[in-house]
Amino acid sequence: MTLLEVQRVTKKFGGVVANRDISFTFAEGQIMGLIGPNGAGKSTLFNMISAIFPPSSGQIFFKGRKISHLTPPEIAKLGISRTFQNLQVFKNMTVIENVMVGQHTQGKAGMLSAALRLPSAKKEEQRLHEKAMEYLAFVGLEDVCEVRAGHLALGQLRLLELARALATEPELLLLDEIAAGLNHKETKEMAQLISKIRDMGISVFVVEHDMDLVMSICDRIIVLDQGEKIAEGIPREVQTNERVVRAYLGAEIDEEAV
Ligand SMILES: Nc1ncnc2c1ncn2[C@@H]1O[C@H](COP(=O)(O)OP(=O)(O)OP(=O)(O)O)[C@@H](O)[C@H]1O
Repeated sequence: MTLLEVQRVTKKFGGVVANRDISFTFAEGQIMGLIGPNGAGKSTLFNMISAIFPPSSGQIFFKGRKISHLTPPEIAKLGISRTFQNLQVFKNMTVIENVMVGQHTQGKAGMLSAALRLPSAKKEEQRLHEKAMEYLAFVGLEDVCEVRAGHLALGQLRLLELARALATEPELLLLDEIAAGLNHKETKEMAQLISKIRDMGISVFVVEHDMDLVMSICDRIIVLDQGEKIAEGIPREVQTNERVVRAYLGAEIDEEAV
């Protein structure tokens, strides 16, 4: 089944065309990679799918429903969750509190019953706490669940973001450079976790610069360059695609010239 469909999406920021006429479909149960040199438009595409801002033109559908006009909480309720390139954890809150904050879209007790501390709200709190612990155990952070997030190392912070996104029980998980700054061992562990998440039935869309990670875990890959989709296919096809090789070589030459 098609989970996500992006139809001729363009995003302009003033004179900059960050995404130009991008179309693709994303089948359920896959890990899809989104790659491209710096400034190619990857985060812009993620930001539109997660409703941070709307497309300038074109449409986005999730399970056949148009979502390009919705708000981030509405998108989260439909089953799309994401992590951010710049970590968005609350440093003064504990690890488990950070996960529970992210679960608000799943809470079934109303604000009023929570404010009045009714038994239904207490039960709900307990349920969310148990779920949060489950996801912290899944990423390997259960031992630090009561530690303030500000005391965590970068690798642990990335795992916390992942646990928080998972705790909203999404059908589609968007990971924006989840392995940035991780060492080799941590990156390998992250790759294993992402594959496990896919095997649990959650579809995963990853923006990533680490090519080993992308090539080892993705079922399909989309390549952007200067706002345009230049290739799409299985890892082997993309790796040998001439336009892709040229786009990356061009980026390297530009970097060397700086
Ligand atoms: N909010 C914004 N306002 C103005 N321009 C923006 C905005 N967001 C992105 N851009 C521009 O759009 C283009 C694409 O940026 P984007 O961040 O989507 O690329 P990227 O592929 O995610 O890059 P990187 O790999 O460096 O994170 C860039 O030229 C960028 O400067």
